[in-house]
Order: sequence, then structure tokens, then C-alpha cells
Amino acid sequence: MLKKCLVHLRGWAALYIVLGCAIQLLSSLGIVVFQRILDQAVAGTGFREILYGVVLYGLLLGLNVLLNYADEYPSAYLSNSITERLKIMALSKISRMDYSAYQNMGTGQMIKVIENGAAAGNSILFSFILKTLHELLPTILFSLLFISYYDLRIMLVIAGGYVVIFLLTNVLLKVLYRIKESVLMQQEAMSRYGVRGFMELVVFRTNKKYAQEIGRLNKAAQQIIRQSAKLQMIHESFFALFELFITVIKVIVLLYGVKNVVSGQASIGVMVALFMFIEKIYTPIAIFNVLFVGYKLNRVTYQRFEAFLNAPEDRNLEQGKALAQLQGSIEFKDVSFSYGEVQVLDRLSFSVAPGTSVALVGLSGSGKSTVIKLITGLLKKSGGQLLVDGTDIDELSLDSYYDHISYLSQDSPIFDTTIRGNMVFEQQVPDEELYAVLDKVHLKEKVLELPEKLETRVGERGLKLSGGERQRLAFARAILQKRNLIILDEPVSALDNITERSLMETVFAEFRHKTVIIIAHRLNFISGVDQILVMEQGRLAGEGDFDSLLRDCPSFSTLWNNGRGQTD
Ligand SMILES: Nc1ncnc2c1ncn2[C@@H]1O[C@H](COP(=O)(O)OP(=O)(O)OP(=O)(O)O)[C@@H](O)[C@H]1O
Repeated sequence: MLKKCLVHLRGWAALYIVLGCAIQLLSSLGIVVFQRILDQAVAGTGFREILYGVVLYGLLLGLNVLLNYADEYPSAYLSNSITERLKIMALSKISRMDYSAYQNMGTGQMIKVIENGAAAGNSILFSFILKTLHELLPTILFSLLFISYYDLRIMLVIAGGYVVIFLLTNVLLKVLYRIKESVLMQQEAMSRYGVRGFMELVVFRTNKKYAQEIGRLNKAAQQIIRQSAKLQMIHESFFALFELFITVIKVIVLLYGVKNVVSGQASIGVMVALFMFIEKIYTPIAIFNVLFVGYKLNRVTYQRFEAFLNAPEDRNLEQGKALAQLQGSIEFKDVSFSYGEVQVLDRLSFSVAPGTSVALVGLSGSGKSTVIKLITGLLKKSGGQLLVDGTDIDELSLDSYYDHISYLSQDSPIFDTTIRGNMVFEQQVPDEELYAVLDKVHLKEKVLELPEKLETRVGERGLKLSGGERQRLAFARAILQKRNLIILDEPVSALDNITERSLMETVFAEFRHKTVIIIAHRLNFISGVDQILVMEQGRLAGEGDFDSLLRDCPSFSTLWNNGRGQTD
């Protein structure tokens, strides 16, 4: 994925590296010119000649300032692009991700994995790879080159010492990996607890769960803080180690240099230049070590992000037979389904004729929503056949299928945009048409009362609306979509009896001649459907119309007699 990102930004990356090399070359040449000026001054060379050197030195420094300034643009562009690009990749992954994998991950954990992963990806690509090529490597190479120009042996000692420290670094890294992995796991757990605490205010407050949740977060936070400090200390020890090594080199060069100057074998200028190059080489090598450790640790974080990016995808979205039209016939033939090891549907068979309405009823947990999620292609059956207009759903392109269905999930599918946006997304539909539909779902008065009317934002997950208003708004969208297959998973659970009755009448009138599959808990409002399927522990306990089931299906009459349906 990082490769993809780099390929996308290759132009800017190349410019950044070229500028970095030019800056380091000019800076090294500056030191050589400075050394010559110094030696010429000590040797008593004429002022005119020294002046040429000083002008050249000034030009080199000036040009370097300009290049450093120009360098800021690719640097800022690259550092900002990588994180954002990785986040876009993450959203695009979610758009194709297998629904079960998405459910298994959980939103809180997923947000943290994406946030950490995008930041780690940015650090690997920008702070480590590009920065090394742009700054550290050219500085180290040019410095070594120029040191060897003055004294090959010193260059060899520095290069050899660096290899030893690099090997030591790799040994210590193993300890760091373990700590980093545990910090990441704690952070993801914290995000999971945090997100559920942020989102479920009502449940947690009324159940007095916040103290416990805060305690949990606190414990995880303490562990993160302690381990991160430990991580930092070990990390910084590389820096200290290298500083020590360079101090030894400086002392040796000083002794050796003074001896050579005294014996006339070296000039003051060369000694100063050597010191300047050693100083110059020290910082990038030390930084490289620290960045290298950072890179290795970031890989641990990035690997978790990569695992998310490699999560199974729903290949059916684009692949498969495209549906130009949908009649709306659905047939289950011995369909089985399991959540992991737990079998939820066991060889289920039924059929729905095009243009008819079917209600799924049954006790909670009997498998109704699972049936609906199989029909919408979100979940994949483990056995049997699920035919849509005669073709198995696994052979259909789901994207083309979705052009023909309206699906209202159990938790009303309202999201953070305006009322208009929730009804028609970006489509241009005249206000009169929208208000006519809002009238049908008993929301027109309410919307007209709002100061911003159709442009009112409904808040995250529609939180500024009541549960029943959210459901009615979702219905308005389904009516406007004018699709042939309408799938409703308990769409009226939050409505009062009067509104529900009236809305159900609207539904059956609006969706007459279309295939409607509905899950309903209140049985008296579905007496008008063509067929009722009674679910019991993942199997069909009965099917037929309302009266025949009441007569012949004990499961149905139990549901009815226990009052689940009789709410008025
Ligand atoms: N993501 C999941 N992972 C594991 N088990 C699940 C998952 N979703 C549902 N189940 C289990 O599958 C069974 C059927 O669930 P399903 O949601 O289909 O029932 P339902 O009839 O729609 O229930 P309700 O009327 O309460 O909505 C239940 O036992 C449920 O616990």
C-alpha cells in the first residue's frame, strides 16, 4: 500500500530528494572553501585571492538558503499527503469490505487502527524513507567522501563504528517490539471503550456505567503511559550511545590533528574542516539510528493497518452477472448460515413471488434479520441456494442489484446530513415532490416547522430526530427511490400505534405491485400481507396467510396469544 502511495507521489518525492542532495553538496563544498580560506589566511596569501574565496563561500551559503526555502514546499506537500491518502484508502477499503469482517472489527477499534496506521505509514514513508534519501544519506555520504579526501583512516573508523552501533541497535529493537505491540493493543482497547462511552451516553448514564468505564480507561491509560516512557528511554539510549562514540572520535582526531599540525603534516584549516565534517556527520547518523528504530516500531503499527487493508472483501460487489432489471422473485433453497461456529439458519426454504408482500415473524433471535442480511447480500450463506430472479445471489453483481432495492435496516439508516440529503442523497428533486412524500409519512408539518426546513441537519445518526421521526424519514427515502424490491427490517418499531397503522397503510399502497419483505413484531399490522413466514430457531415453523396460520401454526398462535401482535 505504501508503494502505491509512493508511486502516486513520485514526482514530488523525486523533487524532494534531488533538492536534498543539492543542499548537502553545496553545504559540504562550503566547508572545503572555508578550509581553503583559513589556510590561505594562515599562509599569508594575498587579500584579493582570499576575497574570491569569501565571495564563493557567500554564494554557496546564499544558494543553500534559497534551496532550503524551495525545499519546504515538497516537504509540506508530501508530509500532509501521505496520511490523508492512507485514510482515503481506508474508507475505500470499507466500501468493499466483507460485512462479517466489518462487524467483527468494531468501530472503536477500527478508528484507532486507521488513525495509528495512517500516522505510522506517514512516518515510515516520509519521516524515514524520504527523509533518509533527502537529507541523512546525502549528508552522511558527502561527509564521508570529504573526510576521506582529508584522511581516509578517520573515515574508515567512523564508518566501522557506525556498523557496530547499527548491529547493537538491531538487538535492542527486539525488546522494543514487544513493548510497542502491547502499547498498541492497549490503545485500541482504550479507543473501543472510549468510543462506546462517547456514543452511548443514555445507556451508560442510566445504568451508571461511566465510573466503571472511566476506571477501565484509566487502567489502560496508566499502562500506556508507563510503557511509552520505557519505550522512549530505550529509544533515546541509542542516541546517547552514538554521542559517546562520536566524542571518542573527536578526542582522537583532536590529539592526532594537533600532533600533525605541530609536526607540519596537516594544516589548521584541514583540522577545522575535519571537525566540521565530523560534527556534520554526527547528527544525521544519530538521527538515522533513531529514525530507524522509529521505522521498525512504526512497522508494527502499520502492519495492523495493513491487516485491516487486507481484510476480506466482498468480491460480489462488482463481479458477477449485472442485473439490468429486477422482477423481485426471491427463493431460498435449503439455505444455511453460521456466525463462526454457531449455526443460525438450518436448511431454510421458502419463496417470494414478484410483486407480493411477505412478513417474517418469530421470537427474538430466531434469525429474521439474518435472513434479511442474506437477501441484501451483506452476509454470505454457507450452504444451499438463494435465488434472485432465478440467479444465485453469489453469482450476481451486488452493485447492480442495489440499484433495484430499498433496504431499511433495524437501526434507521439516517446519517449526518440534511433532511433533503437523507431523502435523496445528491439527487436534484423538486421541493414539492419531497413535501408530498413527507406528507405521506406524516413528517411534512414537522419539517415545515423547522427554521431551515429541508436543509436542517439531523445530527450524527439522526440524533436530533426522535426514533419514530428517523424511521419515517427513512421511509420517505424508500418511497422516493421507487425500487422493485423493498426490504424492511422492523421499520416501525419506534412508532406509536396510530402512526404505525397509518404508515403501514401508506407502505402497502405505495409498494403495491412491488416485492416487499418486512420483519414485524406487531402482528396485527401485517394481517394484510400476502404471505407470512414464521421463524423458529433458524427454521421455518409455518407459512401462509394470517388466518390459516392462526388456525394451523402453533408457533404463530403462541406469538399472537402472547400479545406480541396485539398492541391496540
Ligand atoms: N454478528 C453476529 N455474530 C454472532 N452472532 C450473531 C450476530 N448477529 C446475530 N447473531 C445471533 O444470530 C441469531 C439470530 O439473530 P437475528 O438478528 O437474525 O435474529 P432476529 O430474529 O432478527 O432477532 P430480533 O427479533 O431480536 O431482531 C441470534 O442468536 C443472534 O444472537
